[in-house]
Amino acid sequence: MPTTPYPLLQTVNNPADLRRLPRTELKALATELRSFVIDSVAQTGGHLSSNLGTVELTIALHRVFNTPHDRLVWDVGHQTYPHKILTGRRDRMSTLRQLGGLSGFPQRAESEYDTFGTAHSSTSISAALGMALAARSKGEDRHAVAIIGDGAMTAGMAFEALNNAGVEDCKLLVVLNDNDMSISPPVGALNRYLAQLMSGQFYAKAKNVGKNVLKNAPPLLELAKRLEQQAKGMVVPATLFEKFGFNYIGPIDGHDLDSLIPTLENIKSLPGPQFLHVVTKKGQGYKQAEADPIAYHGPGKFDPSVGLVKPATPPKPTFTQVFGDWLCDMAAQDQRLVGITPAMREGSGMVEFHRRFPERYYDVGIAEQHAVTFAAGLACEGLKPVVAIYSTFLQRGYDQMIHDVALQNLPVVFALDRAGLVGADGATHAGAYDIPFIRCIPNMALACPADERECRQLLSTAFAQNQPVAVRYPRGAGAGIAPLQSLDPLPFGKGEIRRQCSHTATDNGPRIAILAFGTLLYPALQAAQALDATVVNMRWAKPLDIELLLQVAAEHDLLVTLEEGAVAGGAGSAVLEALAAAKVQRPVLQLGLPDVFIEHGDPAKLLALQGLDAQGIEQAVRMHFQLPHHP
Ligand SMILES: Cc1ncc(C[n+]2csc(CCOP(=O)(O)OP(=O)(O)O)c2C)c(N)n1
Ligand SMILES: CC(=O)[C@@H](O)[C@H](O)COP(=O)(O)O
Ligand SMILES: [Mg+2]
Repeated sequence: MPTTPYPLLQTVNNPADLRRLPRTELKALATELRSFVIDSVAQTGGHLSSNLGTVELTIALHRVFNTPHDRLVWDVGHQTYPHKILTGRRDRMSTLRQLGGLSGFPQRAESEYDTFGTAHSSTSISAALGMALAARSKGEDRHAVAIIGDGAMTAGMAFEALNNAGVEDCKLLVVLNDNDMSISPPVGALNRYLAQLMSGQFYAKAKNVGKNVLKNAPPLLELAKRLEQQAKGMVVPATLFEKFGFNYIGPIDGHDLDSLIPTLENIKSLPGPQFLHVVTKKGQGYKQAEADPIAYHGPGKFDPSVGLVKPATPPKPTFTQVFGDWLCDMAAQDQRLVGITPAMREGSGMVEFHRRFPERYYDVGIAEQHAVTFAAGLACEGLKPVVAIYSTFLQRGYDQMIHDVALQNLPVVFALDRAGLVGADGATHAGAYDIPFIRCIPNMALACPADERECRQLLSTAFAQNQPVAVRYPRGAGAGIAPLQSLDPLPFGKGEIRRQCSHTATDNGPRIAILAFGTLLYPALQAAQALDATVVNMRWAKPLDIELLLQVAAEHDLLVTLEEGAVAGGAGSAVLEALAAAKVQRPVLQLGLPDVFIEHGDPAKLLALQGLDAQGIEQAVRMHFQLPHHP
């Protein structure tokens, strides 16, 4: 727990306490809250720069709105640590993103103040509109407030919601938290538009309008009229948001409580959907984060007096780095390669590719649907697009993968990072479903590299195909099998026997074969030692290496399938389907992720809890097939 004294913060155990504080103490509260966030995240790791940007905004929202009766919906939700601290979870922040501890995102089960579970971006306006219209239909006097960042605003879903909300007379407020940053620098025309709003005469005058008008806080309708007149006086065309039917107010300083609080109080009683544009700084109040909001977007533990430091010994290369290196090497070899990221340049390992091949690099914003169909368009013209996308975020582009890529059999490579359990981000970010949801699509292929070397090789295999291929790999490092320098591929759709059980006749007990798909090959090899089992590195969830499967089935009595993905419909199911089609009957144990959401925690611990470490695999095999326990 941070040791820095927080005399004022200690007195705020819920928003009612906050609303009772003298207005003059709120700035001091903001200072303590910001300091607490820095000290706490320094000890646990987590999202920092976005949280530093919402300190004053959070205080103002809980001050003005009667939470939790009035609903706050935080988009993405990675910026809700101040919200969690002010809503009774200050003393649990030391458990952040740890097994059994606080989630890094809002969760309804965690607090009544977390009115909607978020983490995937751009859902807040839709959810808040639902809440606002529910209140209207039930005759409840309730506000719904969506707080959405400029990055999250680039997703199509946000505009679907604006389009719907703009014609509804309800108590909806959208607060755009504009810090001119996504994780990376923001991209696209919306960012340019917001910059115009902030840099042009409109902002300068609006700022004065804000100050002047708010000084004596005139009656609300008077305020509305005056804002209108003054806005007209500025000869400034209606903003995009007014075109959508919202009453647009701002931009105002999102760190200035003297602007935020009266503005929000005034907005509360204005009729119809309201849109408040606040300007904040990502990393506000911690100079290292202000200087490098990207590095401090999601840092690990650090000493706040020093800031982030490079580790003395470079950590093992991650699958992400293997991908980034491969992308650059393949781009150098093949001019047709183009790389696409939906706003995850750093997380997907594309910083170097962006630097070296800027004209072949596309960050399309938080727009996974668009990213996939954009890739299809590029492929139609003979280019070779590589879409770098987290498994969980590909869920946003699923129809596009089916309808625009697979159905037209276009050669798009999907580099699926964060496949399997991700750890600290928890259930919302788990890449648990890509094997089931990809293998059922005609023309799609899905490779499951077992280690860093195979990851590079299978990316080359995927790139060489004239059909869509996904390659899935986990967050972080793997077995540490160093990639080869070459870009040589592995054979398409082919696996290998990695270990042969030593006994052949069944008189020494049943002959067991473990069919591993991906990185669980290595715990499988460990378990196989104790079981004296064969281990097959299947490498491909689609197409299955049927020849190898049937050969192994013919030579073994019991089969085990193993994948870091949902068992339901996963690679194990593909094996069952193939055996049935070949009329081969064998007992099969399917190991993988169960039909439940798996919460945040240390990835290795989470896998062990699911029985997907060596010990768990061995125990599951012995239990299921009623084998004697190891002598
Ligand atoms: C659908 C989806 N795609 C990508 C992400 C990863 N992601 C998390 S935060 C973030 C940037 C959000 O930018 P913004 O909304 O401006 O919030 P800020 O961090 O600036 O406060 C991204 C891309 C996500 N959470 N959801
Ligand atoms: C909030 C969000 O969605 C991203 O910041 C995500 O947490 C990044 O995940 P990684 O840390 O695995 O890159
Ligand atoms: Mg932003």
